[in-house]
Amino acid sequence: MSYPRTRVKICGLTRPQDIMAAARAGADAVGFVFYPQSSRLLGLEQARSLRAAVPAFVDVVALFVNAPSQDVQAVIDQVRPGLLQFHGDESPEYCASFGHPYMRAFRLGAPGLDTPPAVLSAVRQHGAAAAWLFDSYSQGYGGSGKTFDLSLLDAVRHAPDCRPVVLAGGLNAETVAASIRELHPYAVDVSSGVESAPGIKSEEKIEAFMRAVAQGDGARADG
Ligand SMILES: O=C(O)c1ccccc1NCC(=O)[C@H](O)[C@H](O)COP(=O)(O)O
Repeated sequence: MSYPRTRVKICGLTRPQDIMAAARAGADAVGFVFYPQSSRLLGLEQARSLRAAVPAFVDVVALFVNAPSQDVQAVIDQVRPGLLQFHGDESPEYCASFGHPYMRAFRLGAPGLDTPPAVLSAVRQHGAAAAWLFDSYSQGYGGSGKTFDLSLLDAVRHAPDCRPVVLAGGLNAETVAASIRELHPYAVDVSSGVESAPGIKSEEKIEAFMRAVAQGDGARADG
């Protein structure tokens, strides 16, 4: 399936000025990280305040790694994200238990996610997800700035029951256009590649990334 343009999620925001920079540049969604070990972690009050800075028509994605259900529910109730993102080893039952739209992330290259058939088998358990996000495998679960071998998606991308594919992992303004041309994803997701420091986004890097996404889409339209 081809899409008219590649949607963009910018993840790991911690400052209102970075939310406005992402919105001005045309990002479709901003990610709030609630993983305690992340350098981009938001507390509930900080997240509520940031949520208020998000303009209309920009979605908020709340990101968790194997979190207690009550922590997820508290964020749903108090931050009001449009989408949840589960980035650990969460079961389909756990992900669906909140009755809230969610993305399930798969960290490719991890044990059990290191061949195309294994990846296809894993994602098929999450047919209820609003999208499948594919990231690189890192000890810190995500936000690593590392890429993965796109050929690991060879079985998924041709599956008739494929959910929208979100490409993540080490993307930046220099690499994203080629990745779009190669994979034609539904969306791309970036964190490190638009930062000047962990959790501190660079307006210049955000703008360069969005221009590169448009270049990738332009090349895609040209076939
Ligand atoms: O961003 C984090 O700190 C993080 C920590 C733990 C799990 C996931 C995390 N981020 C998830 C994302 O969706 C990132 O945007 C994705 O991993 C890509 O990050 P990057 O390679 O830095 O662009």
